[in-house]
Amino acid sequence: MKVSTEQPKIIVVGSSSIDLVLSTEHLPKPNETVLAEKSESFFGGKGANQAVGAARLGADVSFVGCVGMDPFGQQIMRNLVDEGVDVSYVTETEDAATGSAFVTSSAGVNSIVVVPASNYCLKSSHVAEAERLFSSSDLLLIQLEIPMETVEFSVELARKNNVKIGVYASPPKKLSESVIEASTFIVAKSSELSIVFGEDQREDILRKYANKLFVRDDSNSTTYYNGSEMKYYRNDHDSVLHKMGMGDAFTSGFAVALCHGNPVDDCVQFGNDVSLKVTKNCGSQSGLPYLKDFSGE
Ligand SMILES: OC[C@H]1O[C@H](O)[C@H](O)[C@@H]1O
Repeated sequence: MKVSTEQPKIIVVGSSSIDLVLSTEHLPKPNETVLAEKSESFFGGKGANQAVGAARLGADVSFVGCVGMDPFGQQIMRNLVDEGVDVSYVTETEDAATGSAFVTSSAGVNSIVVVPASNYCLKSSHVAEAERLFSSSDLLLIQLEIPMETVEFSVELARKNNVKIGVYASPPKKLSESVIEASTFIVAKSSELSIVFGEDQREDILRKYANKLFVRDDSNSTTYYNGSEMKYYRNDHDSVLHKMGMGDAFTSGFAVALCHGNPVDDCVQFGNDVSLKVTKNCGSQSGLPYLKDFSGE
């Protein structure tokens, strides 16, 4: 990836949470009780993961989010500050506890239950308070763990301010035509395309959103249509410890590469490289790589 002299300025509007990860021999079936080998907690949430991911890759990042007035909320704020993320527009709410995610992980496969809690208290009015960030930023990153109304408001604010927009369509919800149209790029999981776009044919959807839609699957591969052919990028992932947070890592890597003015193919390749690295360490955030980790690659 080429790195320009200008430091990218990125706003992330999204979720933050504490992830409780249980490692088990196999994932529990319905009505089954299994014993966990260990339980660990990590910082997570798709928004915070992408904010930390972009900051570690050298971007100047501001996070717009909402935490509860509890110890978890305080820990999340402190962690973001330690990671160099600006938290001036993180709201602390009395109306809900800090968001959390309960993850069962076995042999690199996981199932996740997210409790949105404070993340669903992030309203358009909070984003409106952060309007000054939009006029001075290169790119907005947004995911779908916050209310859809807030997503749509943020995208519109970014569009008005000529800020590039990257949407990670996860967890999957149907995107409105205006969000799709305004987006510079959209990242979605292959298995969730029909929910996000309301259509069934993967190839037709890819062709319709040439150079805009980047489809990921579990093998850390990314496919997109460049207007004349399908492009497919795949990284080897022989020693994957877990697969949690790969989409967030890809999205932050792609976004930073794009802000540095790289061609789309290089952005995809860099996103895949970032995504592969996050699988080598525990947690979806703690294992995110730094720019220096790519020197010499
Ligand atoms: O994308 C990974 C994230 O999804 C869930 O929201 C967890 O918080 C985890 O950190």
